[in-house]
Amino acid sequence: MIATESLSKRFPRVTALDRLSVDIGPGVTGLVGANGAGKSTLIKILLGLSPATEGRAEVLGLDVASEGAAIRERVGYMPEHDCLPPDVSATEFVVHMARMSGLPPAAARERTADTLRHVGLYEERYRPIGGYSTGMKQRVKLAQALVHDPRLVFLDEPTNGLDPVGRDEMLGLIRRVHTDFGISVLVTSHLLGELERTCDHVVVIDGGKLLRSSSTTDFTQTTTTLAVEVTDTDEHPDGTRALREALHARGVTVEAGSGLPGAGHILLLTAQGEETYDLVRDVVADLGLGLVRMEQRRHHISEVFTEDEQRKEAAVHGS
Ligand SMILES: Nc1ncnc2c1ncn2[C@@H]1O[C@H](COP(=O)(O)OP(=O)(O)OP(=O)(O)O)[C@@H](O)[C@H]1O
Repeated sequence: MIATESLSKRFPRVTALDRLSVDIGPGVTGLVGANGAGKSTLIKILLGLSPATEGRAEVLGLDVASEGAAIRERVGYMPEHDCLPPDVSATEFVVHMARMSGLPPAAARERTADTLRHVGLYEERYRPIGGYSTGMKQRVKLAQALVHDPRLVFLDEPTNGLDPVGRDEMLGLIRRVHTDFGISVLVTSHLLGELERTCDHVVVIDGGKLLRSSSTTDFTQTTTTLAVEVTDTDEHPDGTRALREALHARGVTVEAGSGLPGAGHILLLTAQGEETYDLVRDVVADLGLGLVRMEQRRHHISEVFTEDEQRKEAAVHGS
């Protein structure tokens, strides 16, 4: 869907993109980075609205430097900042945008009604936008990006300014843009956590450079660490300790657990494939304990990001 090769954008005092090479396939992709990381700059280059200083990029196989108009016909764009006229209704505005994209009047009206219904704005569609809440305005911006039935949409910080409920609703809506209509999505955010639930793929940029590009499941890949929690019994008033000792006797290394400073009632151990599961289950049964849970520990994207940040900090401070 999108490919960039050594893409750079230099402003007189700042390098917004620095030799960025990335490939983005179909589905929902999150573009994550702190404020000023270069997300909006990349989107503007990909839409052919702003020329790159160096390098090249293609969107849907079209060259951003020479085929910007063709790209904008096929790609929807939801800008970051409020850009809506206050005096017109959502219907008037979205019909206007549909007409600008080349739809004939009847089709524009029909698509507008469908799209506004999809984003949950049907009831309020004839009221002037000036009286809308932030969440409603974000939905109008999303509707105008979708109205011409693009193959791909760029959504720049669509959850900005929303409360937690509004964020969740918007993220659900974004997911459905792909599942219901098959439209691929590139969505930017400075909040990593929200993209973990919404995106198939995550691209992290920082200071205009690519930090990481991988599928969300790779980011959150399960480790081989097993977390086990058991109940206590009369025979074993500290069930966790009993389990730890019994596992230790069978050669299983327990990394943390009851009896260790700072550890709770969870045992963490390294799984060596299926056998470890079976062994833990058998040992728990032999001891007569109740198994509360046994699960693989997962990494969250934020942990990965924090590790990257920490490495960067360490490099900056030379430690
Ligand atoms: N037209 C411009 N002239 C000069 N500098 C610019 C211009 N546009 C962006 N920049 C700078 O380029 C860098 C990247 O900006 P960009 O807007 O792409 O970041 P971003 O990741 O989208 O962050 P935000 O979410 O805060 O917009 C920033 O340092 C910004 O100040």
